[in-house]
Amino acid sequence: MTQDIVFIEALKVDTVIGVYEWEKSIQQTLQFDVEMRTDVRAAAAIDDLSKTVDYAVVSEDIVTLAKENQAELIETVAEKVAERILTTYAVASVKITLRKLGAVASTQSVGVIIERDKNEFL
Ligand SMILES: Nc1nc2c(c(=O)[nH]1)N=C([C@H](O)[C@@H](O)CO)CN2
Repeated sequence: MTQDIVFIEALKVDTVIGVYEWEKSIQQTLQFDVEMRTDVRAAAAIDDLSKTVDYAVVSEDIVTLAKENQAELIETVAEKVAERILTTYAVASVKITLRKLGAVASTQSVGVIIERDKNEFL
């Protein structure tokens, strides 16, 4: 399998997220780091964006998904983003680090890290 990665770092999205009642009427900030395993050699060979994964398009997709899905758990959001990426783009596997900023006192962030393969969604 290729070792190439297209990544997105520190993508911030304000959305409704949280388990508790008081969280359902406010916006909080989620921050995504996304690593997408994909072979970039074909794109590099002919210098063509259409032959690779467009990180700008994926970033927009994540923002839309995170705003539309007003989940309780950040795990739910991370899973939905992983599924979207693996079922929509030419990505063999994805690693998502999802941070919820300012959610817990005395921390910078809390969050989850998940890794998923395309095989899981075939
Ligand atoms: N593993 C998780 N733990 C907690 C979550 C979560 O989404 N995943 N969420 C909360 C609350 O919504 C918290 O952010 C508010 O203080 C608590 N634990």
